[in-house]
Amino acid sequence: MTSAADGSGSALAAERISKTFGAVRVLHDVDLRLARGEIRALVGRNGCGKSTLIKILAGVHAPDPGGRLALGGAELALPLGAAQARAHGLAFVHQDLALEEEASVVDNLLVGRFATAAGGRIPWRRERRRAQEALARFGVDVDVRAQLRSLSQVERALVAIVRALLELPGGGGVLVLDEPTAFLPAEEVERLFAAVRTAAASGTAVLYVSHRLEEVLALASTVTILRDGRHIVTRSLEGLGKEQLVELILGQRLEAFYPTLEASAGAPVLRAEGISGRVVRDLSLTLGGGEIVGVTGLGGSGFDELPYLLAGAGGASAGSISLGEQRFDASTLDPARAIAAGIALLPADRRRQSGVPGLSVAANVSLPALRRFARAGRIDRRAERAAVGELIERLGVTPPDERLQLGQLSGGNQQKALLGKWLQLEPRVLLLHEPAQGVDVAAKHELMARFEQAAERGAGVLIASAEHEDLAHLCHRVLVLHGGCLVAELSGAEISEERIAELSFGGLVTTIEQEAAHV
Ligand SMILES: Nc1ncnc2c1ncn2[C@@H]1O[C@H](COP(=O)(O)OP(=O)(O)OP(=O)(O)O)[C@@H](O)[C@H]1O
Repeated sequence: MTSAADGSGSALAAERISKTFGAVRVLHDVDLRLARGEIRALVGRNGCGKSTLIKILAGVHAPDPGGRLALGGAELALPLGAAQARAHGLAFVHQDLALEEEASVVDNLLVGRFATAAGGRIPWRRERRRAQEALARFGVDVDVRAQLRSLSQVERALVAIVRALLELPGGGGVLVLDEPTAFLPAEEVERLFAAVRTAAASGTAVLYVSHRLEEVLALASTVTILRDGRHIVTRSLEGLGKEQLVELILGQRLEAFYPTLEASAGAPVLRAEGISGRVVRDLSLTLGGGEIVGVTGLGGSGFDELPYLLAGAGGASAGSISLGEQRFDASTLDPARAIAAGIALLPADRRRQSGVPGLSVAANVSLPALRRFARAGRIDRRAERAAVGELIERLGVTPPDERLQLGQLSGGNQQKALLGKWLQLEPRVLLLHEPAQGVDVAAKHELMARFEQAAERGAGVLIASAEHEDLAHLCHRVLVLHGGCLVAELSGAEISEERIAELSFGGLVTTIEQEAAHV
């Protein structure tokens, strides 16, 4: 890069970035330029190459030879080392936030950056003040002495963002946000965006990766679209609606964002009574065969604990769960017995709870169905691979190669494969926690059609999610929790995105009123 026109005046200028894994080229001569203070969205279908591009910037992957990179006008040699990326003003917030749960906020913010006084001592009081001021600068009202684990999800995300911003040179650098909002309800996302806007206003360029297109439209001013590893367009978002954005991402129109709800609720397949857990308190519910029930609430309301309690994976302290004639004490139910009884759970945390990234797709998907491939005491690997190959192809996993490690698939494709792992068992009860996270707009339509098909086949489907729009389109009933208790239930025509949001917040009022009545 030799002139300003080549990007020497930009916060970031990457040119002709390519990447080949094995024999497959997944990025083709991609250019990316960001101006100071610009908020750019990077979007595209699952597997289009967004994470690969970001990992090249983060120094995780070496690109193919031939590309160029400049940061703040300084040309850097590729491949970049991770320390170099940081030293030149690139900071990253990934979906898992990478925070230390057992440490305080100040430790999380300043670890590795503590000032030392004479004798190598850390001047704690001054450092705490420094951390508190940094949070305040970005409008974050959290006590720096608090333990991280006591913070809400949005507060954690805010701490991760402020920590990244502290790595940047004052009023400069590039902040890369890789789906940091995956688990946040829309209302809480706004707090996070306010901090990002403050950073951009002081000159930091922001690259924001997300499949949540409403958020892209709300936060970013410009967008770069990748398709099949190629740069398709970079343009202003002004005047662009969601439908047009989707058309640019897919290269064609998407006729419908959601499948039509054909299944109808039949006799109960699951009855839960008096379930209590860490947050959930004395909750009872019934799930009909063919019924899709949504469970939602604000962060900390306990809605996201429920699927785990029902699957014997969440440490229930009380309650019972019945499936037909079978009755289980919730506190002694374990995942193996739950699976044997026909309960399948797809957890939200793909890397830690749902799949094993270092094992093949075949091993991950066949795990709960291994018995099917047992021949004379051994696993028939060929039959296993053939069955998984056929299944993932049917589910639209790309590439449909069961020999790849799960972690080599893009995030959205991992999610499709892991859903297949449970659908093949034809469960009576399908429990899902944030099933559409990290899934692109077209794949989400396909996934939701699979839930709908499972319900049509007679399964009871429970979806715990903060995505109110998805619940509104997909569910026969929506339950709203607050403070661990069921505070509202919507069904049929009563269900709308607005009503769900209202009740999620209104639950707060209802519970306070209930508690006041008890005093
Ligand atoms: N370590 C790896 N080895 C082999 N192939 C890989 C590896 N990492 C990524 N890929 C492949 O590169 C392509 C791009 O994946 P990438 O993760 O960059 O997509 P993405 O746009 O971030 O997708 P998503 O939205 O699903 O996260 C995919 O086909 C993926 O399978």
